[in-house]
Amino acid sequence: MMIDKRLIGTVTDSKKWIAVTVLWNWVALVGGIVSAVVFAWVLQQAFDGSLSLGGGIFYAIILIVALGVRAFAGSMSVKASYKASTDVKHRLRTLIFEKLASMPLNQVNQQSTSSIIQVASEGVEQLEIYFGRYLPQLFYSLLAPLTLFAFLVFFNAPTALILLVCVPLIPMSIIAVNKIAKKLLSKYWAIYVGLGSSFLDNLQGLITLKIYQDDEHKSQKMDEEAEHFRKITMKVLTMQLNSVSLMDLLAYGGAAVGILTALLQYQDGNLGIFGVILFILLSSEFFIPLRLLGSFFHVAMNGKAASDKIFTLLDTPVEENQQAVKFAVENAISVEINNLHFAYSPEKQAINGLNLTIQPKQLTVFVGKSGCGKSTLVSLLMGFYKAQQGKILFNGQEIQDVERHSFYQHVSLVSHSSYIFKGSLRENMLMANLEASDEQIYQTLAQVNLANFVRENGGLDMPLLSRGSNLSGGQIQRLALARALLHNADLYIFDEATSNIDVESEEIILNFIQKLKNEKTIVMISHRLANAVWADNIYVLQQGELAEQGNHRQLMDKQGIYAEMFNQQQNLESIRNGGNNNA
Ligand SMILES: Nc1ncnc2c1ncn2[C@@H]1O[C@H](COP(=O)(O)OP(=O)(O)OP(=O)(O)O)[C@@H](O)[C@H]1O
Repeated sequence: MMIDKRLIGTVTDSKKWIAVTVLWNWVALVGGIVSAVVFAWVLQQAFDGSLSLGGGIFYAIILIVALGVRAFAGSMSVKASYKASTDVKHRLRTLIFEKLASMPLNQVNQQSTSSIIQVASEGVEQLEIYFGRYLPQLFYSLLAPLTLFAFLVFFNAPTALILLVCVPLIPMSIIAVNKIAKKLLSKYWAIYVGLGSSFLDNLQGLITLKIYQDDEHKSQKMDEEAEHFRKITMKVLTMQLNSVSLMDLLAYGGAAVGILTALLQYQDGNLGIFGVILFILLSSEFFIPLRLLGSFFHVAMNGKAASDKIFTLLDTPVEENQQAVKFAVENAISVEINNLHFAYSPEKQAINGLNLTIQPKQLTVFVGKSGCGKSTLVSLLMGFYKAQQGKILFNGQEIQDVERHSFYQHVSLVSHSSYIFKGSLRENMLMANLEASDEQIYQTLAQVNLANFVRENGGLDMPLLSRGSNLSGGQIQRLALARALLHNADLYIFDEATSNIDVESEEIILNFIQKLKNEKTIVMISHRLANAVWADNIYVLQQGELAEQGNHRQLMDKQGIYAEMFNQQQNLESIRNGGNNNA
């Protein structure tokens, strides 16, 4: 409970520095004992009237040296304690990141972003105190009373023994408080994480809240949550304050009992003036280290509660197939979907027994009414979710049997929410192909009519803001397409890649997709059926099932759902165009 072996084992380098910190603290204690001895000795000589000037100077020099050693050792222990904790943040954050990176995407999807942010930031921060302050202090608090006892027992055994016996009262009080604290702290963390999650959600949706003027209402709800958090924080602080008062009482009470015993021993003639002064000076040293330990204890335990959450994440078994093999792509990718079932919740199937084939080097388009399962199918094809039943075979291989790196080398997605990172345009492009030269990047940018725009705006070093917020919607989508092209995959999936963008960008992207289909396997999802006219094969989905299939001509002849949807959209567009013409 007080020492978490696993936590220490995780940051192995810190063990050495914890030992060094304890050693310097111990040296400081020895310095303190020597100075107390000298001080007591001088006082006794002065009391006896036997202190000479030469002796006084001699003792003063020893006292100064002992105090100097104490101060030096104290500062060295601070440095060593810093070293014990310096690696903790880096190591734990690396482990968290590596764990998330090692998970297949369907598993990463299950993690809560805000909880990870909180655990990896504040949780890890508090663990610094656990390593740098709490653990060295824990070992030193065991060593200090034993050292003092071993020294003082020669002067008066009963007093030394009473002091030693009183020492465990402090850890006993810490253990008792910890019992109450544990429940309270885990409740505190749960409320803290919940508040963080609401905050992140409201921050991300702030513009929507403002538009609907719902910010006031959300702010009230946040106030309520914050008030709840304040209350639990106050409870934690009260508990900490009470336990500090209790420890003060025990520490100074214990020292007082020791001093009283020493005085009684003096009265009985069992102890001289020198011994009494020594006990008066040193008895508090028995308790101070443990008292200090108590003050680090609560922050350390808070960090420990966070570490439990970190280990829960680190212990999540990665659902990756250890026997996964390389993706066998020689020429092109074909996809076979067999009896595929997927449901977000048991009540309703989003994909319901789908059977179909995506031919290599062809353009396959999925269409269907809103909510029919198009995006879910994309997520299943990309491995963001795992099907509950059935198979998706890429060139005969299932996604979970293929090494993830190798899979995403050959399969790429351009969605309506492609992510642009803060950094230069070059950095954003290079993530698709680290070896690409500037010339290659410009070539791909030229394919989507972005090369001139980039040249005019600072070249490949052009700074981009997070989510590409200094670009237009159409430019973001064209950049995302250029990045995907640089990746040179064999199967491209376009999920509403041209929705909500300008007509010119839409034209550029669609023309390019048509050219690309002779070289690559292309899957496209589009709510606009005019985009499906050139497809080699169109699949019409309805409530997660395959309703119709064929090319545009065949489906129009069939006069089914597709033809109805197509005609509806055409009518709408001609009304709109007519409206525009009239205007
Ligand atoms: N994350 C989710 N959790 C629960 N249900 C979901 C989730 N995403 C989608 N669904 C449900 O699954 C079904 C299929 O949704 P999906 O997003 O795949 O449809 P879609 O055809 O892409 O629709 P649209 O054209 O409107 O984007 C819908 O009934 C939808 O309500």
